[in-house]
Amino acid sequence: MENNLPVNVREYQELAKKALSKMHYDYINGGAEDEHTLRDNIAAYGRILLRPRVLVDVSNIDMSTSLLGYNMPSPIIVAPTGSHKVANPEGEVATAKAAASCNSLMVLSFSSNCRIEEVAASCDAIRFYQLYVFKKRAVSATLVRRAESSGFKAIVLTVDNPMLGRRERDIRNKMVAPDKPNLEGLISLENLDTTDGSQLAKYVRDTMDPSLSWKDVEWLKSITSLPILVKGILTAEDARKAVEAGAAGVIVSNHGGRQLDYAPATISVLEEVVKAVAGAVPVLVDGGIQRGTDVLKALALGARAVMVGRPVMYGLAARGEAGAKHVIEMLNRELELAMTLCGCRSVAEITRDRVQTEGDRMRSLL
Ligand SMILES: Cc1cc2nc3c(=O)[nH]c(=O)nc-3n(C[C@H](O)[C@H](O)[C@H](O)COP(=O)(O)O)c2cc1C
Ligand SMILES: CCCCCCCCCCC(=O)C(=O)O
Repeated sequence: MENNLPVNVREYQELAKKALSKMHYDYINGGAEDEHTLRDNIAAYGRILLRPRVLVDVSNIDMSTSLLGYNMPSPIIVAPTGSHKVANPEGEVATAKAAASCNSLMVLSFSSNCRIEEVAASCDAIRFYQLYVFKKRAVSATLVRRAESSGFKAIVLTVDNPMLGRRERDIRNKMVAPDKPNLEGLISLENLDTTDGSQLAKYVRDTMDPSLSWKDVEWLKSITSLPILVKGILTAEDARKAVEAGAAGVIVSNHGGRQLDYAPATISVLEEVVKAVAGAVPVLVDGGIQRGTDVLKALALGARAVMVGRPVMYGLAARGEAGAKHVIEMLNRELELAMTLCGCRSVAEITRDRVQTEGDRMRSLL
């Protein structure tokens, strides 16, 4: 195996499928209901073509960028995904080490299987913390305080999860909620029966606050001095509201197709959000990114950075920390090559004219 490493994310996905139980592979890989959005997140990248420029001196490619004042060697960030111990017994500590060894920023999920403090102590890196707002606000406030004192640099507030999307694979598999040591002593995890199928759906229904609204972003601002990025924005209207509410960044995300099925593919609404935000704050995007060319397309359409979820989990499931690291490295190398072949020497040179969208093609016919 070690002599015959996967050469792309899809091969890691196949290895992950072999390595995991059906219940755990389905939890990672699956989406909501018909899984239309899950598929379209990927397919929409296939509908965007590249417009390379040639005879540019591309002997030096600089992929570096910055986010909220932090320098990053590449615009690829590890998205917050829960329950890494379903992929590997080392859990988020392995992922954090993989990200740190690539100097990549990682967003730690509130639903990690490793404690916040354990992840922070495992290696030095810039990390952000992802938060859901619980009915019991004190639980969220405690998690924020622990993230702050563990050196996390920003809060990513996920807002597309007032109820869990209907993930039919999890329902069928009666998905068992993995341990959540961060929540010990904060929230009771008893009575997680599976009469409705997935324990996760019941857990979210019992504990998360569906009344969450824009005023709660103000509440969050009042309890932390960390910058807040709002994750789960899909429209220009909400992007403007996020900026008005004081967000330090907007993340275009449909939760990897796991929440509202038939929500648009994220790459198809990125430009609308970027225009609405008008440079006030950085815009990030996630969902369906599996190739360096996908990253280039997202940057050309205005993203400051991208986040990858499943690909890193597949790497972790297939080969532990080494696999997660290899996935990040592969995506970085693919981006470098895509920039080279498109004639972009820096991320600043990845401009709108490097891509041709379906909309561009339709307009050119008018
Ligand atoms: C297994 C799994 C768990 C996830 N858990 C979280 C989570 O705890 N918090 C969150 O904000 N998003 C979560 N997400 C969504 C990701 O942050 C991200 O939006 C999505 O995975 C991006 O799509 P991709 O997997 O195609 O890269 C999860 C996604 C997956 C696949
Ligand atoms: C025993 C507590 C289990 C808590 C699990 C909550 C699942 C939240 C959903 C994570 C997520 O965003 C996703 O899977 O997607």
